[in-house]
Amino acid sequence: MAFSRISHKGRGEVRIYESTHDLSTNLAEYIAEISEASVKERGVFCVALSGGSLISMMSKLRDTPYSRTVDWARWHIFWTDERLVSKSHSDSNYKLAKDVLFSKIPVYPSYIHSINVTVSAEEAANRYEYAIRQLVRKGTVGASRISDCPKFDLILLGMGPDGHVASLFPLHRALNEKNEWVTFLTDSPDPPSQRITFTLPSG
Ligand SMILES: O=C(O)[C@H](O)[C@@H](O)[C@H](O)[C@H](O)COP(=O)(O)O
Repeated sequence: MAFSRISHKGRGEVRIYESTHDLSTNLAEYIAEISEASVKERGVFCVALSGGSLISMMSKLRDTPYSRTVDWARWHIFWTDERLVSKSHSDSNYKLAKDVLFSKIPVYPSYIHSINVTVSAEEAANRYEYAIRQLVRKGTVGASRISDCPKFDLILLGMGPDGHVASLFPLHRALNEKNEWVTFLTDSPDPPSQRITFTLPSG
């Protein structure tokens, strides 16, 4: 499968695939490899998802060999960002991942760490950060060695046409948040306006 690889002096690499088919095939393989390595090293795999087309690109994980070989019972699923809409709304990142993936694979319901969307955006962000802090304390989610930030085994992010990742939009005040791990927006440039999002790492 042809792809171009661009390395960045030990800071990771960019892989460019010729088709979405090639990209999704390689994405499934990549996720399965990281899941296996994380389970071997830490006993769990903590993955944070966003929204957009990325989630449907993960659909190959439902098929063989992954349906049989991935240790789904060790997966903890998080969201980098969520829109404050009901969990059955078409804008919900939770619904997107549920429909495409975790309604079809045997993950533990209690390991699906979704956002409470029945409270204000600020409260939802506070509660999500609190939940993650508990899981860092228990050692389920790893912690950075240079700061107290959580260190997920894998964070999967799409990028919007304006360059936004998660719900971190260019020039938005959420980009300057240095203390909170999770913050909220009530004025997202893209609808829906109310969202919560992971912040940028401080360390
Ligand atoms: O909440 C959002 O603003 C979007 O879901 C965002 O997080 C998404 O990842 C990008 O917009 C890329 O989306 P596409 O992959 O569909 O282009």
